[in-house]
Amino acid sequence: MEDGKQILRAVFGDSSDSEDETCFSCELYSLRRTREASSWVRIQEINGLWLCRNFLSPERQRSLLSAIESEGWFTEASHNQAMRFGDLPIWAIELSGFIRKAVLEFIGDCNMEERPLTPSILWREPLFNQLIVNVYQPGEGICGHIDLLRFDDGIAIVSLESACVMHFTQVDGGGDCVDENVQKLKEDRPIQKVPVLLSPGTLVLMSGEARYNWKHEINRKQGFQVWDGVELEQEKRTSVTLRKLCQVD
Ligand SMILES: O=C(O)CCC(=O)C(=O)O
Ligand SMILES: [Fe+2]
Repeated sequence: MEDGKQILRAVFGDSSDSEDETCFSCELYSLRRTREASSWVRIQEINGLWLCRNFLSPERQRSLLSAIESEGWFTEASHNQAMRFGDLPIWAIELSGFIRKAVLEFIGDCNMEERPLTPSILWREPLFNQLIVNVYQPGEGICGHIDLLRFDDGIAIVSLESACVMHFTQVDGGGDCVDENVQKLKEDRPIQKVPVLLSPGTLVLMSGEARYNWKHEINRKQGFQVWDGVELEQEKRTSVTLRKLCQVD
């Protein structure tokens, strides 16, 4: 485990264990972070599915939302999705760095065999080069899908604003990819359905089986957003998805 800490120190410099650690020079991320507040959860039923709850503090969530707003992508009500390939906005690059750093810190601190990302994903450069921001009004969600195979393994989603339940459904053999945002996978036989609560500021990491053999879906129609027997209150929700395009040689 010391190795992980040493790597972390080498890459990001020394960091204290105090609550007042300041990370990233960028003004978006110059807010102080509370390291203790975030907690990693491995979803037992699904290999390769990890959550980091409170990955972003409320202040950081606000900073991220205002950086997204400043892009001017969602000035019209009809606009609910923005995609970027290649050079990502500075705030998305910073967010990617923050994800890498959080994983490294966790690896350095824990004794677990399983890790949120394999070293080959964690150390690839860039970690991510494709971005989607989705904005959902109450009642709107996303159909069950596996992300397109032109994206590499290791996908991150940061969930903002409204809490929601994302359902994962196991798929026979993984299936082919279809349009990630609109169509359902055909002819697949659900084996198991696992609900996962995404509170605001949660990071989702999907790799391996979670990325290739499970569909993910957010159904925000009445009756589907139930957690602990209580229907969640819905507000506008924003999510940031980060992925890496597969290399074409
Ligand atoms: O909004 C979300 O949390 C999920 C987004 C997603 O799955 C995607 O863009 O592929
Ligand atoms: Fe997806």
